[in-house]
Amino acid sequence: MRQWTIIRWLLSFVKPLKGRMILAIFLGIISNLAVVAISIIGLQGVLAILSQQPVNPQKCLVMMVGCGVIRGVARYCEQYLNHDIAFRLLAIIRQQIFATLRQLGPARLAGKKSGDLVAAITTDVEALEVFFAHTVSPVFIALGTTLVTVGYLASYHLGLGLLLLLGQLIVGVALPVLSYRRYQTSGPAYQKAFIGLNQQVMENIASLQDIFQFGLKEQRLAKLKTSGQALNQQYQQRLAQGSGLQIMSEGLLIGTAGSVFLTGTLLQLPVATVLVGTVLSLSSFGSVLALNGLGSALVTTLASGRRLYDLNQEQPTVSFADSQRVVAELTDVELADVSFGYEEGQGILKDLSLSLKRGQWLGIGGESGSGKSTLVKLLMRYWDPQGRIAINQEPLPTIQEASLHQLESVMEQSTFLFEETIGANIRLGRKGASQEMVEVAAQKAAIHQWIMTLPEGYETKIGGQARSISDGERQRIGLARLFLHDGPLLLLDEPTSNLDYVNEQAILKTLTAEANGKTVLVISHRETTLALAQERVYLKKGGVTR
Ligand SMILES: Nc1ncnc2c1ncn2[C@@H]1O[C@H](COP(=O)(O)OP(=O)(O)OP(=O)(O)O)[C@@H](O)[C@H]1O
Repeated sequence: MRQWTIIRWLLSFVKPLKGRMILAIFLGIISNLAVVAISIIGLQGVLAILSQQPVNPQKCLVMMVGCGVIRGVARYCEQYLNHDIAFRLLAIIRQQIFATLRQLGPARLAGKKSGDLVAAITTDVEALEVFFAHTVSPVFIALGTTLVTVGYLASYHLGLGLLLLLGQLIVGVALPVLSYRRYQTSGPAYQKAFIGLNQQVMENIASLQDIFQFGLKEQRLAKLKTSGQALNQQYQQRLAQGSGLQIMSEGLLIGTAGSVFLTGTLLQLPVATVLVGTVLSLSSFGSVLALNGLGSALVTTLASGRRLYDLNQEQPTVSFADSQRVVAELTDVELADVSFGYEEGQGILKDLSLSLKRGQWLGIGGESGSGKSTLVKLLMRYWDPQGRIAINQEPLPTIQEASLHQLESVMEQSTFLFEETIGANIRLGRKGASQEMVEVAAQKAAIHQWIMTLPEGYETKIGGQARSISDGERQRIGLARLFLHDGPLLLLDEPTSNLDYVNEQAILKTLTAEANGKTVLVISHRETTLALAQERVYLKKGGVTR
């Protein structure tokens, strides 16, 4: 039943492109019928000659060539339309996935199954191309073509028509269902072996330095070989299944044509009827043979569809729908008896109470894994904990999303850089900031001088595939972004962890100067950074020490 839910969900995307899809199906049927028509016209010509009726061979030839041309044009247009539909649908689905992600918020990306998410957005969406371009319309094209060809033969003789229908049903329905069942067991094993090998390759590339340093070459090669062999074995099995299916389908085609011929002969039907039935059987299987690979394709596609469907069904951890309060000025932040765990009974934070007045610095230190970064995420409202977090006495869940983003300038442990210029990356802190504002922010973050040494200065591309930069430079770009954003509440999660002593001091100096009047919550393992705070709190697993 679950498969049908997923198929229905996938088909719901087709609605806006219904017109194109119907046209593609119509053209597909025309293109298949044109092939059948070529042999039927030829046969009718031969029959006319044999029965010494007047026949115009040129006319026959022109009609056959005409059908060939129709076949070519219709097939081209059908393929074009189907792929056009498929790629438009993929774009629509991608938009839907991003809309879902937007709703789920960053909590989803910070969650445990964020790896699945990347697969869902990239490979799973791509995998649906098979469903939209090579599954939906071919099924209807086969249905339409079968109805016309069987109907045509039934107009000569009902029994022969039903024989042809039986052959086409076995090839177009029974075999794909059978192969779908088989691939349901072998498909996931193949997929697992395929992903396993890919992961090995990626891991080997990423760990090249360790492989050389620790002399792991032989060990890694042996592992790679085992994974390669596992995939090869699965591939061979898949190939054998595919070839077996192909042979069965072709055999059924010939079997159907033979049965039609024999039945017609045994029933002493007119020669024309027997020959039309036989030729039709031989030439009309194209559309159902095209459904040959449906079983295996559906297993992979439905697995991808299932992951995307599940993602689409996920509910956000928090909702801002009823959050209407706008907080412009910050007076205080308060946490009262806050307890939180990512899973039931986990207890990362327990009964934590803190208070921060305007302009105050609060330093948070403590052992690794004690929940320091979690605290920042709770202040950003990724999750709603037990207890109360309030800004200006307004409980966090009542504050408007945009207002919260405006209030809080956040710098997490790693700054994400978009594949953009340095200027554009800093400008993310404030839309429409002038070049001068960007440069002032960069100066405050002690990165301006370094940027000016680059040949293209602020126009230098960084992030993604572009120029790579050091962790310290990345962190300082993050700080420049933060200074530009200029929110009254600074949430700094390890702002100096990637900096050397000199740069740490430079940044701390500007932070102190810039944070004049701002309320700051700073997390750090470094006492030199925490020393700036008027009050310090040290978290330990399951508790607090001051
Ligand atoms: N999204 C998540 N899902 C489940 N557990 C998580 C998640 N994020 C963090 N954790 C776990 O929660 C605990 C607290 O993590 P957190 O990052 O808040 O610690 P931290 O004090 O900031 O550590 P560090 O000083 O090493 O950065 C850790 O045990 C961590 O593994």
